[in-house]
Amino acid sequence: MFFLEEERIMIRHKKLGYVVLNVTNLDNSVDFYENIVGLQVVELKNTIAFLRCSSDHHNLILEQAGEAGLKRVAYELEKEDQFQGVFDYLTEKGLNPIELSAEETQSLAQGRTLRFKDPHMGVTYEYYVDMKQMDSPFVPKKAKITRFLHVVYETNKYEEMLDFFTNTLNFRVSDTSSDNKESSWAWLRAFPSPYHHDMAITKGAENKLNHLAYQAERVDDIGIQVNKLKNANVPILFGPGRHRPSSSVFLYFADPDRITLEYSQGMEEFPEEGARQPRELEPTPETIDEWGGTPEPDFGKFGKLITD
Ligand SMILES: CC(C)c1ccc(C(=O)O)c(O)c1O
Ligand SMILES: [Fe+2]
Repeated sequence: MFFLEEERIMIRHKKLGYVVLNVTNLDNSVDFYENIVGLQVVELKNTIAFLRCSSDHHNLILEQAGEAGLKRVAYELEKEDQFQGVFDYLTEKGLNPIELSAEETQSLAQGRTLRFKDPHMGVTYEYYVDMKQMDSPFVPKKAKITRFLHVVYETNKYEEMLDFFTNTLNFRVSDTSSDNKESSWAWLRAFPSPYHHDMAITKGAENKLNHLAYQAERVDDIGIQVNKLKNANVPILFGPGRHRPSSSVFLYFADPDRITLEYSQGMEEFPEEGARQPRELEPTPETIDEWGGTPEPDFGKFGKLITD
């Protein structure tokens, strides 16, 4: 019997590296992401700021703009020698990737870098290798964050996005939840990155950013952050609570442009081989928060996608 080898999807992700956010007041947002979220400023140019929460040159780029929103999402590939194969694969898939010039990658302190748009929501994605590693270790603030963890979208192209990320970009579904009417959730990981989700989608009326999440080291960091937010009059949008899908303890709050941010502690991790099967979780409020909380109206409300 002759079997066609199932098409091997090329892309192997090291991690979700960073996002680029358009912000309406760069000074305010730099101060907020440094002193409230806990990142460290690496480089400040007149309209752009690079911040980190690891040894990377950046895990967040903030750009001064007229309107706030999510401009780009960047994943690091597992190995530098995979870059050309991924570029060729994305080209074969009709995604028209472009490779940045040496001058552009140098200004980003990255190695080879490509960009393309997802065909359903029009978000710009970036695959890169060899980001500059900083000489000094990242020093977390009192509430310790350890990594940039995930991006969550609301989308009216739910099925298309689920298909695209799993069958074209080699993401794996960790869990789903759906009432088979208007509410559906899918949590996906960028294979073989181990975290329960680097990206999640929820069915909605429009295409927008729901929130960005940072990993907190300990549950204490969630508690410390609650008091830091209260003392700074930063709106808490949901939590503390516990998510059933990833088992993480969570806390959501608003950034200066009212974009929802999350601290997440204790997220489930998956092995590359022999990972558990995805679960279809009950579409109940307890799946979202086992502690019985409910989000504020502004939770996930502001998050324009910059697709031009
Ligand atoms: C988008 C929602 C509220 C959500 C649900 C579950 C998890 C998780 O299991 O980690 C999240 O991180 C979420 O943001
Ligand atoms: Fe989240």
